[in-house]
Amino acid sequence: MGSQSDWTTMKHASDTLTALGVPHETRIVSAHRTPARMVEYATTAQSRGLKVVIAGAGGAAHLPGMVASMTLLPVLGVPVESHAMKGMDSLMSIVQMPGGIPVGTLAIGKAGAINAALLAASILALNDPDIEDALDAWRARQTDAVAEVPVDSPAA
Ligand SMILES: Nc1c(C(=O)O)ncn1[C@@H]1O[C@H](COP(=O)(O)O)[C@@H](O)[C@H]1O
Repeated sequence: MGSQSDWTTMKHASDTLTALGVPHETRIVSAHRTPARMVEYATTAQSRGLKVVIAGAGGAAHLPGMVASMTLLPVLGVPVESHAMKGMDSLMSIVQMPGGIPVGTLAIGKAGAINAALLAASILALNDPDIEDALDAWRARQTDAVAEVPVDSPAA
């Protein structure tokens, strides 16, 4: 993530990966504030054994695209909700990549962070039956939870 202030959003990605039993690391790396660290992180990610990168950033969110430009790993971008523009700036700056350097862009905020983790797990599950089983169980729990909510319960 681009800043420690993104953690309240990106924690949902980390928590979801933990729930699925997916080993992962969390780092603060900024294309703007720590460009050398960002280059180091992106260019060594694959050789360190990482398989997918989830990059969350807000505002002028260049981090996901810059990381994607320096690795062949799949990069999933999470637009963190900004105060000034409610995350529309983050979304537009992540989703509008030029053709040739893709970033798989998720929704703004918590839902995007959770879905980035689920999508990363789906990618890993192609070669990992344990993660596939964990995703199956996660979906089943979600289905049960929705089915059990009475229609007249107060909105969450
Ligand atoms: N968008 C980026 C990048 C980047 O794209 O490299 N680095 C930091 N930031 C964002 O700046 C916002 C405000 O950061 P601060 O709260 O630290 O001022 C955060 O949402 C962060 O992701």
